Amino acid sequence: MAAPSPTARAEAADRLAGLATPAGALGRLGELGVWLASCQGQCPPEVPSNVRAVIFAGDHGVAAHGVSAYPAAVTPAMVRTFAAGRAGVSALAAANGVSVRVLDIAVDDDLEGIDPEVQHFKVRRSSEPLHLRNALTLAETEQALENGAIIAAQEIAAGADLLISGDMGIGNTTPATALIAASLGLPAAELTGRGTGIDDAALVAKQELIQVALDRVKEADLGPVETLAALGGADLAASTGFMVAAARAGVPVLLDGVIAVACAVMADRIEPGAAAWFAAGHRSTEPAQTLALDKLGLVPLLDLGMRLGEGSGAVAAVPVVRAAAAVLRDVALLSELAI
Ligand SMILES: Cc1cc2ncn([C@H]3O[C@H](COP(=O)(O)O)[C@@H](O)[C@H]3O)c2cc1C
Ligand SMILES: O=C(O)c1cccnc1
Repeated sequence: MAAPSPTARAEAADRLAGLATPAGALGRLGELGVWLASCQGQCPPEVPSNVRAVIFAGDHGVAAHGVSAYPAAVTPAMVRTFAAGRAGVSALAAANGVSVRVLDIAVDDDLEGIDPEVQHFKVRRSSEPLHLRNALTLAETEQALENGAIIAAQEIAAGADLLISGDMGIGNTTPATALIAASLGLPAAELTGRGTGIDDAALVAKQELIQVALDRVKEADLGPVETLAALGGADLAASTGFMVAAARAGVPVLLDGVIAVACAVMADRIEPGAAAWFAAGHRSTEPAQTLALDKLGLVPLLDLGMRLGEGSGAVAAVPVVRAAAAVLRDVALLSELAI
């Protein structure tokens, strides 16, 4: 897989160093502009004008085992809310000129009456409880990965210059944490967070459940696709396939919270080097997200204390990405000044 352009990166780093600002004064905004230039293969970079978010919705068998503060029935209700443009991410996206598309990958409901396009990529109803058995078969995992790749190709064909993967699925912080724990070789106790806001007792039970899932497969020495089958879910596999395909096509991805970052870790395991095409939008309150971002070498642009998912943290960071491009493009060079 091709890396972002080293030539454009070098040119952008030179331009940044030559801007009419004190050296380093643009801080991480400058670095972000350099990254964008390398992804676009041009300096200065263009300001992203066709930012597209896809929400991968799916239920998880673990939701019936006390890991979430909310019932699984919220998932289909929220899918309808995205379709109506009334979710948290919908408002952020409207404010920032980002398109949102919701897709039912594994919702445990037939969503009667919904636009058939929403269900075109459905793999199954819910994924299995990962502490008891594999979340998916390998065939389902491959199908979900392939669906994600097709979805990315559609968004890119529609002109996407920056992609965002959002999530919706009660219980999904559990498989996301399990995927990160398995990939980083860390125990559940170091990674597990409160998700939608579970209390202390439920947090301990969630941690134990994730550890049971990790122990269930620990002897198997699983590759990334097998890990997604064992500990992930169809929605997470589709999001992973989406990110792999974006990286392969050379389209940058802005990451959200623990679910998107878990998928980014899996994408980088499937396609080593994929993470060079990813930037982190927002720091989640979930410990697993911070540990996974450290592993990927990414530092979030925003830290607003959000813990929503839906792609919200990435969508909220879009103005920062646009600003980074504008600064590198529009600021005069020190050499142009009459000093
Ligand atoms: C109304 C509502 C809207 C949401 N939007 C995103 N999530 C987020 O919270 C859930 C993950 O947390 P946990 O693992 O604790 O269930 C997912 O549905 C995720 O998308 C929501 C959750 C709720 C309740
Ligand atoms: O980090 C996240 O993305 C997150 C946290 C809590 C609930 N849903 C998502």
